[in-house]
Amino acid sequence: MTLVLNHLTEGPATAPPLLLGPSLGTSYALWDQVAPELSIGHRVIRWDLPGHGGSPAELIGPGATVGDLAGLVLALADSLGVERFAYAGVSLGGAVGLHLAVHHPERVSSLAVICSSAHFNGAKAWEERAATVRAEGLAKLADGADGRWFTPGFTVPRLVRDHRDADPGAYAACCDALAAFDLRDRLGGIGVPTLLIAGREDPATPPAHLREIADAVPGSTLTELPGASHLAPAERPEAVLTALRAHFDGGARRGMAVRREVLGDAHVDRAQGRQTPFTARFQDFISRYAWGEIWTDETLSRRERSMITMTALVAHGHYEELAMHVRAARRNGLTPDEIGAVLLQTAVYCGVPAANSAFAAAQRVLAEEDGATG
Ligand SMILES: O=C(O)CCC(=O)CC(=O)O
Repeated sequence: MTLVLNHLTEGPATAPPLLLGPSLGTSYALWDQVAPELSIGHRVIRWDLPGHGGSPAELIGPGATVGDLAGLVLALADSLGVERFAYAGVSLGGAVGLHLAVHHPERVSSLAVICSSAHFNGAKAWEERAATVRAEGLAKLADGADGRWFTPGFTVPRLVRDHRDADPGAYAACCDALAAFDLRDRLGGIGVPTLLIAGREDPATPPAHLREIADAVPGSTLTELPGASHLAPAERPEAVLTALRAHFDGGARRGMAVRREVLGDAHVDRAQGRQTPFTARFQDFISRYAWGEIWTDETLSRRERSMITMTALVAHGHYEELAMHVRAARRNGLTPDEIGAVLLQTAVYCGVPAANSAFAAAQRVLAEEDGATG
C-alpha cells in the first residue's frame, strides 16, 4: 500500500481546494482555530509532516529536501483527485509552498507564506539540531518550544505535546530539508498571487525574512501581525483568518487591495492588528462588500465616491469616520479646496451645525496631512 501524508479534510467537496501546511514539530492542529472558518468557502485539506501528528515517519529519511516534502504534498493532492489548489503554509510548510510555486506553478492557484522564509539562515544550526535530535530525542527541544514559538505567557499545550511526540528521525530529516533550502534566486519567477504574513515577534523567521520574499515576488502583499510570534495561526488566528480570506477569496482580495489604495497601508494594518475574534467577521464584511464591490465599481470615479462618502458621513454626524475619509479623499486626488467645497455644500443640505463640526474635523486632518489650511 502506498503511504500518504496524514490529513484532515473539511468543507464542501465541491468548493475550491485549499491545502494548509504545518511547521516543524507541530501537526495539523496548528490550524485548529483557522481551518473550520476557511472551510465555509473552501475544501480545506490540512496535512501532517512525516513522523508528526499521524503521518508515517517512513515517508522521509536522512538528507531529505523541501522538494521531497512538496512531492508528498502533490501525491496527497493526487490521491484526493485535486489537480490545482490554493496553498498556505507556516515556516517549513511555507517553504513547501514556495517550492511548489517555483517548481510546480501549474498546481498552485494562489499562495500564502506565513512566518517562513526563502532560506533558514544556512545549514549549520539545522545540521547541529538534527544531530542532537538523532542522538537525544526531542524531549529537551520540546521543553523550549514555548520560547521559540510564542510570545511570553502564551502557549498551546496540544502543539507542544505534538512536538514532544514527533518521531526524532523524521524531525531530524525535516531539519536536513531546512538546512538545504534556499530559493532566494528563484523568487522573481513566482507568478501566482502571493501573500506573506509575518509575526512581528517571531525570532525564528523575523519579518525581514518575509519582507525579502515580498520584495522579490512580483505583485505580492505583506502583512505584519503585532502580538504574534512564530506560530501566528495559533496565536493570532482571527488576524490570520482575515488576511487569508481576503487573499484567497477573489472579491475580498480585490477589496483589500482597493482598501489599501484608498485608506493606506498604515491604516489598514492598524485595523487588522486591532482585530479580535468578535470584530473579525465585520472587518471581513467591510473588505468584501464596501471595498470589494462598491469602491471597485468603476461607474463612478474614486474622486466622486469620496465626495459622496464625505457628504453621507456629515449627514449622519460620523465625524471620526469623516476624518478617515478626508485622508482618503486626498489619496483619491481631491484638493483641500475641493474638500472645503464639498463641506460647504453640506451646510445647505445637512445643516450648518453638522458642517461646522465637519470643517473642524477636516481642518485637523488637512493640517496634519498637508499643513494646507494655514
Ligand atoms: O521550532 C523552531 O525552532 C522553529 C523551527 C523553524 O523555524 C522551522 C519551522 O518552524 O518549520
